Amino acid sequence: MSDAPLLDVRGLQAWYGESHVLHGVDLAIREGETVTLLGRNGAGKTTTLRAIMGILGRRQGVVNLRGHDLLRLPLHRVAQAGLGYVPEERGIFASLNVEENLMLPPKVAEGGMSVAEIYELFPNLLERRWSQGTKLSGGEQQMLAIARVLRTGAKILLLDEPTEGLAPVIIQRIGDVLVTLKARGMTILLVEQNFRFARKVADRFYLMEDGRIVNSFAGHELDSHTSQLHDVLGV
Ligand SMILES: Nc1ncnc2c1ncn2[C@@H]1O[C@H](COP(=O)(O)OP(=O)(O)OP(=O)(O)O)[C@@H](O)[C@H]1O
Repeated sequence: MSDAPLLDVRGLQAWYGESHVLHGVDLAIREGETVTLLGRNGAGKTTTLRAIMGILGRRQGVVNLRGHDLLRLPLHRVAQAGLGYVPEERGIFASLNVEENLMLPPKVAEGGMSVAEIYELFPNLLERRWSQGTKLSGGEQQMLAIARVLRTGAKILLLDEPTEGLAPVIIQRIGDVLVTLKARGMTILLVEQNFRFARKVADRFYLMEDGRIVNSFAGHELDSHTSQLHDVLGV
C-alpha cells in the first residue's frame, strides 16, 4: 500500500439548486484501502459520492485521482479514470435478466473481472442468470449492482449503503464479497450506517455531520469511538 492517496478529496462543496449541502469535505483514500463514511440520514454521504462522480449540478473543490482533477472531466471520463459507482437505489433494469444487466455497462478499463469470475464470486447470480430484474430479491439486486461495476474495470468502488434493508445472512454474504475484493486489491469507499458491518472491512472510518467530516479514525479504533458514534448516528 503506497502512502500517497489514490483518491484525494479536498474542500469539496456541493449544492442542489440553492441548497448548499457539502461544506468542504476532506478525505483521502490510499490504493487498496477500504474507507467507510458514517453519518446519520441527511449528513451528506450520498451527496459526497455523487459529487466525487460528478452527477450533481454544482460542486467546487478538488477531487484528485492519480493526479487528474476529476472536477474538470466529463462523467464518462470519470468512469474511464477508474471510478465505479453503485448507488443506493441499485439501478437494476427490471425488464432485463441478470446476465443482460451484467453485460449492459461498457468496459471502461482493462483488468475488469470476467463473467466467469463474477459468477464464481456470486454463485447465486449464476443460478439466477436468466431471471428478470423484477424477480430478484433485494440482496440479489445488490450483488448484481456490485457485479456489474466489477466487470467494467473500475479500480475504485463507491458503494452507497449496500446492506440497507437486507437480511443478516445476505449482509454477511456482501461482507464476504467485500473482503474478497479487498484481497484482490480493490480500493473501496463505502457509505454505511451499519458500522458493525463496516468494521469487518474498513481500514479507516470518516464520520460526517452536516456536510463536513467531523472525525476520522482507524478501523481498530472503532470501539473507543462507539459512544460518539451512538451520539452522532443516533443508534
Ligand atoms: N436531489 C436533492 N435535491 C435537494 N436536496 C437534496 C437532494 N438530495 C439530497 N438532498 C439534501 O441534501 C442533504 C444531504 O443528503 P444525502 O442524501 O447526501 O445524505 P446522506 O448522508 O446520504 O443520507 P441518507 O442516508 O438519507 O441517504 C439532505 O439535507 C437532503 O435533504
